[in-house]
Amino acid sequence: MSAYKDEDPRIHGIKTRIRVVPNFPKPGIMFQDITTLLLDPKAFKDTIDLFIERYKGKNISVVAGIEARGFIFGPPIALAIGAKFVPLRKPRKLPGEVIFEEYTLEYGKDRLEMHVGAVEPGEHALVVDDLIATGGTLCAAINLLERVGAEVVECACVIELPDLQGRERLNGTPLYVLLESH
Ligand SMILES: O=P(O)(O)OC[C@H]1O[C@H](OP(=O)(O)OP(=O)(O)O)[C@H](O)[C@@H]1O
Ligand SMILES: Nc1ncnc2[nH]cnc12
Repeated sequence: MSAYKDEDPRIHGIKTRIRVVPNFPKPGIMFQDITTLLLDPKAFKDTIDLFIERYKGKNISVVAGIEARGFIFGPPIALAIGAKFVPLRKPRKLPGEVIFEEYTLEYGKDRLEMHVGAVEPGEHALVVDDLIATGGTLCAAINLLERVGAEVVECACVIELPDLQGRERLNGTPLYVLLESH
């Protein structure tokens, strides 16, 4: 599912604000830089509004945002839909007891951690990040939430790199994106 297929007029403006940087952080990677989107308040607001319109009234109690760029998009969505925000962090950042999942990236290896007790069994969760590439990060996030008994209603990203087929690693969890980049 993706907003660009509905041809929402706001999508074009959002897409033009994302800078593509070749060979960052490694040769061969076309880096999708969302910091340029944040410089345009209209395009940034349109991005957040598209997610709010989709998730308002859907009984979501938790928005889980993935460090670092999911921390930019997740909190305004959580506030607007009346959900709590739970940060899923890189190793050794959270001070309390954590559970963790390891995963591989388009350009390396990493681990996501979540505070024990932040999410209760039976809660309905939305996972938010800026981008899905191989899907390893979102898969780790889904696993963390499901291990504590939450239901992941959907994952939401601004950008999908469909050539990397990350969507197929989500084991049937729905994914909603605003735009694709090839
Ligand atoms: O679908 P995947 O192949 O798992 O890749 C997607 C992830 O990669 C990027 O984060 P990155 O790990 O570069 O961390 P950062 O946001 O801290 O820069 C991006 O923000 C996603 O979280
Ligand atoms: N091509 C890419 N651009 C930005 N973030 C990424 N994370 C993984 N692949 C990426």
